[in-house]
Amino acid sequence: MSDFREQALRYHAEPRPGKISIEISKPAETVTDLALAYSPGVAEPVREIAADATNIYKYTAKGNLVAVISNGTAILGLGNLGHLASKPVMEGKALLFKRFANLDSIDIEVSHRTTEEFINTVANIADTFGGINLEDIKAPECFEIEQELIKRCNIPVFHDDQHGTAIVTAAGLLNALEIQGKDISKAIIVCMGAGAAAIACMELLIKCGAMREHIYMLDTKGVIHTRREDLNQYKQLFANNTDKRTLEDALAGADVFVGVSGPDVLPPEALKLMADKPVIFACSNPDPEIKPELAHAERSDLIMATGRSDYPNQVNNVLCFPFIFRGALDVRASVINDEMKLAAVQAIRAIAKEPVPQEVLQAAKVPSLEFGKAYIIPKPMDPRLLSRVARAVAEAAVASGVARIPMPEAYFQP
Ligand SMILES: NC(=O)C1=CN([C@@H]2O[C@H](COP(=O)(O)OP(=O)(O)OC[C@H]3O[C@@H](n4cnc5c(N)ncnc54)[C@H](OP(=O)(O)O)[C@@H]3O)[C@@H](O)[C@H]2O)C=CC1
Ligand SMILES: CC(=O)C(=O)O
Ligand SMILES: [Mg+2]
Repeated sequence: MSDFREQALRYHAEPRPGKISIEISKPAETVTDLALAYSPGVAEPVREIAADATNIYKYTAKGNLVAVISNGTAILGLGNLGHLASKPVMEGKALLFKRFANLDSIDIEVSHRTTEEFINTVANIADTFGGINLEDIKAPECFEIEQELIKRCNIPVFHDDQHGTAIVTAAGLLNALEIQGKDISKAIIVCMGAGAAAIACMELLIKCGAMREHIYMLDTKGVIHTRREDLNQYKQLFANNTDKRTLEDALAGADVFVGVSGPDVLPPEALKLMADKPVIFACSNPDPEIKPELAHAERSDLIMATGRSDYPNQVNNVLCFPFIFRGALDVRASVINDEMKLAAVQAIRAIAKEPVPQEVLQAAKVPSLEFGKAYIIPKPMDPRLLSRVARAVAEAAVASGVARIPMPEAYFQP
């Protein structure tokens, strides 16, 4: 067994299995404590909530609680390995919610037969939570699942692989293009993958100024074009009226490659086909579409990012989901809308252009970081993500009319 594999397995197994636990938040030592916590005291908040459901936020943990829910059909780039195998990833998301945004989070892995059964399962338990983060659910089912749950739930429902990924990709790409001296409205973009992450990333890039007709999307059968008859309704939105058919055809003269597909699908020599100063986001996890060392060996003028923590430029939804939920829950937003997503993009982007605090350099184990080709996007452990992204999101929720309470006082304290 490799050292790293052994280390990763031991990390998950010891000293106790898993990565999260539940802690109690009130005294529970004496007879008086128990009389308050349980019978008879617990009857009082029960009566208050029965009389007015919004009291649930006052007397229970709901308002700070996010469910991370998966069926294991698209676990990272590892594929459909079933709901049980997705549990380490979902516990990992819960760990990140707590570590970066102090949100309590619990993972729920659902076994189901039909899409409707999954939707009903989630809809029936949704009221317990402040928000629902859907994770690693494959396309195209993920689109219907999210849309239906948004309709049926009274709390934010957010498919992280779609929108978390899209927000971070947009923030990173806008910065990378700025460094390369390119304009997104003129950029030719190749998107490898046509699933949850791909469709959402490209839709958000279009909202940020990219041109739909400049996007070449590929699935396992090659370029998605108007003469294909095997496209689902989501892929059809990206059917390009083009003669390009292969990855190499699409890469010729392209400015950007966004990989949200699978490992090692971008041959290093194909990078030569791209325009000057290209941007390569190889975001498949754990193994990117191309290894950074191979890409850098092929060309010196590119900007390279992956989804991993162990290379520079980590384009990963961890830079978004803890903070977008923090902002949404802090103003009790009913949904996470486009205004909130675009506010998150701009807030994440801006942090990368500012001097990096010493504690971030220490956590990243690097002597310095400065906005440029090897630092296009903040590090996940940057504490400014919490204060700045959550605030921008909460303000956007209030301004767009989906907040159910005003900005909390804490946001106005120095
Ligand atoms: N860095 C990050 O933050 C994130 C990265 N990702 C990564 O993106 C990838 C996709 O995730 P997600 O969208 O949720 O999964 P989905 O299952 O929804 O979509 C996968 C897509 O990738 C396509 N694909 C798979 N293999 C290839 C290949 N060899 N060539 C071309 N296309 C291929 C599939 O094609 P077809 O439609 O033909 O089956 C499908 O369109 C994963 O590797 C995941 O780790 C996802 C979310 C966040
Ligand atoms: C990062 C992530 O959510 C994924 O790769 O699926
Ligand atoms: Mg995921």
